[in-house]
Amino acid sequence: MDNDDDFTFCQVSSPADRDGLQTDNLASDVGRITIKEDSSDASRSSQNTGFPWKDELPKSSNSKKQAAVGSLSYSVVDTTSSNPPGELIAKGVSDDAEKPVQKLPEQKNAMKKPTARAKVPFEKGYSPMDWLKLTRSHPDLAGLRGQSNRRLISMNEVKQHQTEGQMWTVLKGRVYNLYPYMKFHPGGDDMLMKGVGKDCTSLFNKYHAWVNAEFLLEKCLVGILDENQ
Ligand code: HEM
Repeated sequence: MDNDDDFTFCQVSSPADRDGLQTDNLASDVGRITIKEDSSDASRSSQNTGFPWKDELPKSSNSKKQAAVGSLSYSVVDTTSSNPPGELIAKGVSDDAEKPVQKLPEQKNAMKKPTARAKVPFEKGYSPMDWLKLTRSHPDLAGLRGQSNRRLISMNEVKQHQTEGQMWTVLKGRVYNLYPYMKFHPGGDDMLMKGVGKDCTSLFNKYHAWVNAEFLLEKCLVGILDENQ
């Protein structure tokens, strides 16, 4: 199968590289937090619902929090002076403890609304699973009638195949007959029609560069584009 070498890569940076995070600093700041077990305060736990931070302290006390899990009640005390809450984390990521931490431009854009996807509901019998079944059972989806699918095909010949049964396109240097796939295309047949008779690689990449077309259209391969003509 063509997709045997289809891998996804991701870059994993070393912990020290990530957002300039200074793990040593963090460790020293965390070291200044103390968790004290306070069994004399256990009566508090019976009043809450078992959700530790539901038991809010008065607003004035922002460096000490108390909570209870089961029979254990505990206090978390921030001993790093009278800084406002959140300062502890900010210190950990900043190289210079004096400077306030500023938001990076990428962080501001992180909440951008995603563009709406234009997926079309499948007609009964045209799901991706149905397409898979068809590609496994149909003897000649490409319409080759015994011809080789390694043949070199000119762009001119591609343009001539825009009729029912033969709707050719070029995708990444290969020529496919899109006709059998039309009703199975999740973006709709009207969208797929935009690629017929031409090289649809840039349109394809614009909408879904991640789609494995070599696998999906394996049985629709008609030939290889002849770049010299
Ligand atoms: C030529 C072979 C093509 C194949 C094999 C193919 C395949 C697919 C597949 C598998 C999906 C579903 C993607 C997903 O679930 O994430 C999809 C969606 C879609 N396709 Fe295609 N496509 C092709 C060409 C095109 C072309 C030429 C266009 C535009 C002119 C197009 C427009 C779309 C759109 C708008 C969607 C729905 C939006 C989305 O899923 O994000 N496709 N296509």
